[in-house]
Amino acid sequence: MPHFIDLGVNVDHVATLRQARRGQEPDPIIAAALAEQGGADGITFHLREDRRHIIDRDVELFVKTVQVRTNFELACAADVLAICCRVQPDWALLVPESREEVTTEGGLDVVGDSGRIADAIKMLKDSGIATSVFLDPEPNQIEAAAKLEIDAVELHTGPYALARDAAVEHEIKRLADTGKMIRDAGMRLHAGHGLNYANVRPVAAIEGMAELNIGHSIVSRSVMVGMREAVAEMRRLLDSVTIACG
Ligand SMILES: CC(=O)[C@@H](O)[C@H](O)COP(=O)(O)O
Ligand SMILES: NCC(=O)COP(=O)(O)O
Repeated sequence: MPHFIDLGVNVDHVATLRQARRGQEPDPIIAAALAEQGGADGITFHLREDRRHIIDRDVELFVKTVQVRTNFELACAADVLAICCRVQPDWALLVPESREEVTTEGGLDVVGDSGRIADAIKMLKDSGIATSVFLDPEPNQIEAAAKLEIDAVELHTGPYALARDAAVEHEIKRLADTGKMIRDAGMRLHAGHGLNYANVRPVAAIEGMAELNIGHSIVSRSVMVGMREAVAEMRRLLDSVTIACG
């Protein structure tokens, strides 16, 4: 029986549109419910330190209203960690963060910052939350993550999404090779960042890919066709890959 890839829908950029006027619409809570109706297996949201899109009120409501898995993205920052442990999402994904960045620019440096990351992981695990870290497809980072006793690694697909011509195959091989390391270490293989309707298939076809977290491209498509349909289109795409791969 082929494993159908879990689709995590990141609704951050519904909140970006709301925050453009500091108002109440569009509401990411409603977007999450529509994403579920479209076939999302999880809802992902990133409570950044600068609250540029998702705000504290949103995370309080996501955990009370989302019927599928909740995936709380956060930096290793004390205040956001405390909020995450209090609201109790199903999953927490640790990501690097800087105020100057337009979006996430790279993976966590587990090799260079293992102490702070391990402390954050312990806090989250002690709260009963499944843990994951966002990493570049670098073998040394995967090896370091395997020592953290976490549940998953989410591979950063940004370099793949930006690659052109011969570089595309190179980036897919990086993802496939480090993906095997992640699975061999007994962790779930996740991936995300910059994935869209045109580039997602080769990543979905990577052996053992358990979950893809996709946000900006789905939210962009939802502006034209609605959230439920935008998610359903991505769902159909992923399922077609699973069926083709058998
Ligand atoms: C880690 C990642 O790639 C995204 O999940 C993250 O949320 C991107 O940050 P923005 O949503 O602020 O673009
Ligand atoms: N962790 C990746 C994610 O949640 C969505 O990233 P993007 O599709 O908005 O680039």
